[in-house]
Amino acid sequence: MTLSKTEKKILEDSIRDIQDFPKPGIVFKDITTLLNNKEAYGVLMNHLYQRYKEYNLEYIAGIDARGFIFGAALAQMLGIGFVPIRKKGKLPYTTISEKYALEYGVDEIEVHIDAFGKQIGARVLVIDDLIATGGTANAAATLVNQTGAACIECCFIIGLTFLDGIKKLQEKTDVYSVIEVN
Ligand SMILES: O=P(O)(O)OC[C@H]1O[C@H](OP(=O)(O)OP(=O)(O)O)[C@H](O)[C@@H]1O
Ligand SMILES: Nc1ncnc2[nH]cnc12
Repeated sequence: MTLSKTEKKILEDSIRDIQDFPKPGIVFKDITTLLNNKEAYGVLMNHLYQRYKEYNLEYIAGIDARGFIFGAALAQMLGIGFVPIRKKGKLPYTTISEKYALEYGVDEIEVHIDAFGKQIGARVLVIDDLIATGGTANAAATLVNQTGAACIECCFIIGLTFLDGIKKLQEKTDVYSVIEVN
């Protein structure tokens, strides 16, 4: 299920570039202008649903914070569970955690140890708004696999290709970006 040229343009036009945020030299991809555009948000969610409806997924794991917006909506459309992968210190039950570096700093994410149920190898899609260095998604895929579940693919709305994050992540799992930006 590929995006038509018109759909791709609707999505690309809906994402705003903010120069020097949150630090000088970073061109920040602002997806709030995609979310408040019902046509673009609709095109995106329909595309994701069409792609993943045949994957036999059991959970969507969304990365804090913007991965929650797309992940929770997609899980509901697919009729499966949603699992939040959160920044350190936010989850109340027992967690496992992973540190990582990103384009503008270092951070740590965690997941509940029992988030994907008891069954070994539960099929999980990891989703986030954007991949830059790939540090965050790499840590998320590691966490999913450490719980005993299986990260089937990492999905991003925007893939920044100039940082090689996609290439590195592909050594670990399948990767899909709806839009690629140089
Ligand atoms: O590929 P990477 O270099 O790891 O960068 C990508 C991550 O950076 C952004 O989140 P951020 O850490 O800024 O957190 P936020 O969603 O809380 O703003 C983005 O939403 C991804 O999660
Ligand atoms: N350039 C960027 N825009 C938005 N989110 C990001 N996360 C890491 N790099 C980013």
